[in-house]
Amino acid sequence: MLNFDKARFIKIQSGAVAIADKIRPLMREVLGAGIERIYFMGTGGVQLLTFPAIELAARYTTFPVSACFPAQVILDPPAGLNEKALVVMPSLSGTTKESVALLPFLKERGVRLMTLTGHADTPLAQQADFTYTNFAEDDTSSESFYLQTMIIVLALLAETGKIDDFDAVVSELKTLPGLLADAKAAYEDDAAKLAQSIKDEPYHIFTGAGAVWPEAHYYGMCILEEMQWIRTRPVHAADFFHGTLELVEPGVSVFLFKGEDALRPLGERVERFVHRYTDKVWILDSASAALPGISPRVRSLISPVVLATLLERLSAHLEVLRQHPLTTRRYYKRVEY
Ligand SMILES: N[C@@H]1[C@@H](O)[C@H](O)[C@@H](COP(=O)(O)O)O[C@@H]1O
Repeated sequence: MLNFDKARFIKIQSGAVAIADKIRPLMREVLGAGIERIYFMGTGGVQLLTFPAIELAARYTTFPVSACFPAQVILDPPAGLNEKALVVMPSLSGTTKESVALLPFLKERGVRLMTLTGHADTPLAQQADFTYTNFAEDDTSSESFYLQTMIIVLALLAETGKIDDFDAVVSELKTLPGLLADAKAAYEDDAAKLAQSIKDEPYHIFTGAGAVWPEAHYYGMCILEEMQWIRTRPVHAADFFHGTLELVEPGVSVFLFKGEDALRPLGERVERFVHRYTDKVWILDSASAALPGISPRVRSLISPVVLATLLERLSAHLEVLRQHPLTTRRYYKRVEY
């Protein structure tokens, strides 16, 4: 595989799943201390990676689990942001300024803060009530944060009696890192071909529904826009028919992500439509990954993890073919804003 270190990948994703060993007692403790709601507050793309976990919570419980933009919270905080709230703040760098700016604000209000970072020697890791650090980089952080936030919500559901298979799910997840590496290897040739096909494409529509919708949004915004400077339009598959469909015509590129949860039919509806009007339809389907030993129940949860893993292969080829390193930025954390 091009520019891929299998041992490093497996170590990082195993480190993400290992949060399971710590999170049940922690969740028990915070619930016992009177926590009545959870907010995920990541800045930018990392927050998108929490959305499948938030949807998972909504499917099983009325316990409030929601998402807020840190930069918005400072200006206009939600009513429940007080000592009954737990804020979970993911940040790979641990230094993103909008998130760091929230720290004193949360402290003043007596909010409990749990951070998930890639580096222990950072403000977000050091100034939290609880922290979990799992080293990752841009090429591995998506799966890592999807898995960690999903396990946090599974722990909430388990500790509030909404699910009884936490241990069974976690034991399947522990096998996942190696399976994901195999899925990358199986996808490598297709990734190289897809990169060749789209390398000069100036614009893509990205769509999907359910747990894979945030990945469509993330891949468009954080990889193609930020790291390749390619224009994208992420749109939820349910909204596709309420505006964006009018832009589809021969030559327009549409990426459709398909997952394995109950919302798969929304993606299939887009699929039936776009094939009629453009020749450039690229479908990424988590169901195409083999993942031996993973149950349908767990597969439905990890569809975005699988797609992130396959898409990293596409990015690896794109940066080489386009001679545009994924690390090049004009403005992001380079100029003042
Ligand atoms: N496109 C990037 C994301 O990929 C990143 O997640 C986010 C926050 O960075 P961090 O996770 O370091 O807080 O910044 C930008 O939005």
